[in-house]
Formats: sequence, structure tokens, C-alpha cells
Amino acid sequence: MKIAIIGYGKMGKMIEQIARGRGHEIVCIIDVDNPQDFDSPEFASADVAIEFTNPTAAYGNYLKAFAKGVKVVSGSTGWMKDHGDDVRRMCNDEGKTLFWASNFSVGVAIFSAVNRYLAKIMNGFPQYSVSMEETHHIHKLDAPSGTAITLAEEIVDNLDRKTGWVKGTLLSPDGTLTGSDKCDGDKIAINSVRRDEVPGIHTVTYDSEADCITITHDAHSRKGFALGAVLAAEYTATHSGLLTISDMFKF
Ligand SMILES: NC(=O)C1=CN([C@@H]2O[C@H](COP(=O)(O)OP(=O)(O)OC[C@H]3O[C@@H](n4cnc5c(N)ncnc54)[C@H](O)[C@@H]3O)[C@@H](O)[C@H]2O)C=CC1
Ligand SMILES: O=C(O)C1=N[C@H](C(=O)O)C[C@H](O)C1
Repeated sequence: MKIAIIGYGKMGKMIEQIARGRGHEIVCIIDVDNPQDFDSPEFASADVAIEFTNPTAAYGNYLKAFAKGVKVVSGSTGWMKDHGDDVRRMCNDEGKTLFWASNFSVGVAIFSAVNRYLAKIMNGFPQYSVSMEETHHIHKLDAPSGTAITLAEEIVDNLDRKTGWVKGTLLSPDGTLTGSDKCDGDKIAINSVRRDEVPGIHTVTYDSEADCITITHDAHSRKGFALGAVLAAEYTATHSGLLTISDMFKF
């Protein structure tokens, strides 16, 4: 399959390696220095473009790829709040294809199933209060992480006493703690930590007077994210519309 890469940073480079290892051809690589390559015949020849850039660049890149008739797989986070409705309309009503996931690793897909099940159980146990923490490397531009937001939304969908999430505390690399983990009873606080080169840790905690139940996903490297993105590109080549992880991994 022919793949274009948009965003040749930490994820883009790992995706290139894994895609080549699975026998795919990388026909075009676009980063900030060569946006003109969106107009190249090589880019237009791609079956799928894999996009990992940043919260402000992602949406514009989707539009450029869509204009060339190229399907997109993207893991960029932090753009959904501003452009989610437009992207949904383009994919649901106007024939564009985007596979987006806040986290492409199979481990997080499994973790998310446990998260949803645990939230459902907790409807019968009001003595437990729920909170979340995500820890990432110091280069990360958005907080809370996309994965933490997805996990919080899953809890809201399954736990009747929660209606939304709020930003909690942010522990910055210099040790500064901002924000507050105090929030209304019907919201979930998501606390963020930025430390060293941590690839990504997500923890959901249910606390009561008697005990505490904690589930954690701890990525050892970015390999799981990158492999998931390539698997998603393989899936996207034969599917259309707005796609996500639950379309690909069914359990
Ligand atoms: N969904 C998932 O599984 C994962 C998502 N991410 C997300 O992916 C994004 C990228 O992560 P990393 O690769 O670690 O970041 P990075 O900072 O290492 O790489 C981003 C690259 O995008 C390039 N870029 C910026 N603006 C661009 C534009 N307009 N057009 C083309 N390229 C542009 C940068 O020059 C850089 O090379 C972030 O939003 C991150 O949160 C990261 C890991 C896993
Ligand atoms: O920026 C990152 O690195 C990551 N971003 C994604 C997120 O915001 O959840 C996924 C992963 O945790 C790594």
C-alpha cells in the first residue's frame, strides 16, 4: 500500500519504520519545510496519509489531504474542541475519510474496555469518588491528553453520577503546580503531570473511605502507538467515513 506521512517528528519517524517493515511504500513525507508537497503527484498517489503533527496544524492538514482525495489516519490531539463538528460533517455527509484515535495502542483499547466496565459497576457503589491522572513527556503541547479526555468521556457515558470532566492540576517540569483538583461532585478532575521523556501513563482511580481501586496503562515506548496507526491505515484503505479504534478492534 502507498502511504504518505504528514509530520515527521517522533511519531512520524517510528511510523515510517514500522510501515516499511510491513511492506508498505512511503511515497511522500511532509513536514513544516515542504508544505508544497501536498500538491505533488506522489502525495495524490497515496492510498492513505498518516498525520501526527500538533493541535493547531492537524485540521488544516486534513483539509489539504481531503482536497487531494486522500484518506487520512491521524493521532494528533487537541484539535477536536474547535474543529470536531466540521470534521464529523465532512466525513458523515461529504464523503471524506478520517480514522482518528486519541490513542492507537491495542493496550489502550483493552484498557478502555475495562474502564467502561468498571464505570458501569460503580453505579451501584456511590461511596467511590473517581479521579484521573495522566503523565507525559515535557514536550507535550496539550493538557489533559487526548487519551485522558476519551477515558473521561467513557466514564461519563457509563457512570450516571458524572456529567463531564474538568482540568485538574498541572504539575510542570519545573515543579510548579497549577490548577486545582477540587471540582463539582458531578465532574471528573483530570490531573496532568509533565515529566522527563515519559511516553504516556493514564490512571483512573476510584477512592472510598475503606479502599482505593486503581487501573493504569503505562506505555513503555511509542512503538504501540505507531504500530496501531499503521494497522489503522491498512484498515482505512478499505473503509470510509469517520473511523476509530472500536471499528478496528472489536471486543
Ligand atoms: N493518538 C496516538 O496514539 C498518539 C498521538 N500523539 C499525538 O501526535 C502528535 C505528534 O506527536 P509527536 O510525533 O510526538 O510530536 P513531534 O513534535 O515529535 O512531531 C510533530 C511533527 O509535526 C511537524 N509539524 C508541525 N506542524 C506541521 C504542519 N503544519 N505540517 C506538517 N508537519 C508539521 C513538526 O515539525 C514535527 O516534526 C501530538 O498531537 C501527540 O499528542 C502522539 C503519540 C501517540
Ligand atoms: O503527546 C503524546 O506523546 C501522546 N499523546 C496522545 C494523547 O494525548 O493522549 C497519546 C499518547 O498518550 C502519547
